Amino acid sequence: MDQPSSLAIAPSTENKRHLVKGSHRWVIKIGSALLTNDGRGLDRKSIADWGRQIAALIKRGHEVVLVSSGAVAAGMTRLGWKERPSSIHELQAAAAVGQMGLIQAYEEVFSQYSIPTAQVLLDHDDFSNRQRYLNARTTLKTLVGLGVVPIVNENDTVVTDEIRFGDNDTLGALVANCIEADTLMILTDQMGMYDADPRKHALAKIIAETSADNEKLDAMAGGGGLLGRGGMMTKVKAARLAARSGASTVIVGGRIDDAITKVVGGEHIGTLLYAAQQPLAARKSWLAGHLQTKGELTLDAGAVSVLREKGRSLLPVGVKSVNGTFTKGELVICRDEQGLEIARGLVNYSSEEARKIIGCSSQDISRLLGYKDFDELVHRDNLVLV
Ligand SMILES: Nc1ncnc2c1ncn2[C@@H]1O[C@H](COP(=O)(O)OP(=O)(O)O)[C@@H](O)[C@H]1O
Ligand SMILES: N[C@@H](CCC(=O)OP(=O)(O)O)C(=O)O
Repeated sequence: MDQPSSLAIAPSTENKRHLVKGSHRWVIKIGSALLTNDGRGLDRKSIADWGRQIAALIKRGHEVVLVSSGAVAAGMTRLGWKERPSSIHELQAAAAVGQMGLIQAYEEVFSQYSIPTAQVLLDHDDFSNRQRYLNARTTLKTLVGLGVVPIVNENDTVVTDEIRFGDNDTLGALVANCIEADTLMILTDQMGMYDADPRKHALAKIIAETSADNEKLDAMAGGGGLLGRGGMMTKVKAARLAARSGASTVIVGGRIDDAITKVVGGEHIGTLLYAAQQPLAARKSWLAGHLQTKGELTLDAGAVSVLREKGRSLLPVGVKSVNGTFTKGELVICRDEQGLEIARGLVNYSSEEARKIIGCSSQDISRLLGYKDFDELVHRDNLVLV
């Protein structure tokens, strides 16, 4: 058995709970492992308990979007399957069956408090297509403004392996970016994040708080259990993604008595991964959340420095090579000559066109392509530094 990481995070002398205490807009994510009691069907008693706490928050004027996993696990129980299928079609079928039970369970609980619920199923395209993203944002904000609890899950029945998030931690963070939530609360089956996987290390210690960007977290976060998809690693990544729009993340045990109420009240339970950086503007946060890139540009040292230090646009003259096939408007990664990612952004020219104009002055674009819409290969408004 591996040993817990020796890169211990010193006990926190900071107290950043004021960052989350009393936050107005919350995204609360409930994971499969917790929700299904490690595969024993939907844990209705816990759902009722979380519903009671969320209802009380809404009555006090908070806004809550719930991101709930559990469709596949609930579907497996309904279909009498003992093991998680490996075929994508069977997983999609289980999700379609299970999503019904999941939504019914929440609807039943929230109706006791006269709070309406709404089902929102999202997939990757909803986040990459700017128009659909803005539509999702408006709808979610309208729903929470009306006092409705949107219950979000990945649209498992239509996604394929290549484009699925797989885990709902990432989805929770993208939703937090999308609606500019103040805090992302991730309820899971452990008390919080430990310095090693507590399922494997009896002596692992809980991390009270640190910055989401603390690199030591990477060595401490392991994979998931039998039912959960992502484990702790995807939760750390989700916290970093959420931090880009200024949201802090609390990872906390969903079985702790009144866990949700206590976190909102600023109590020291679970693990706080706070946002240490300035939030990105909404459009840049949307860009940063793009998970699928279509190509890569290698930049010379001069271009790297003007992007990083002066916040300028990327001109063709600073690009040394183009990799991949992309069309105008798609997302590409910009790397330095050592291969380190510097930025990502939406290109103004296709890969075929880009190959013709790189290394050249913007004045030559018309001559080389027969037209010129932009001087920049990637405009600074569409560029986010990594
Ligand atoms: N450092 C860690 N601290 C806590 N849990 C960890 C850690 N590393 C890995 N894990 C595992 O992550 C699991 C929770 O993630 P996961 O199974 O994906 O559940 P969920 O469905 O709640 O997202 C825990 O049960 C635990 O075994
Ligand atoms: N969309 C899937 C959730 C996948 C999943 O289990 O995610 P997670 O709880 O983050 O490990 C479902 O509803 O079954």
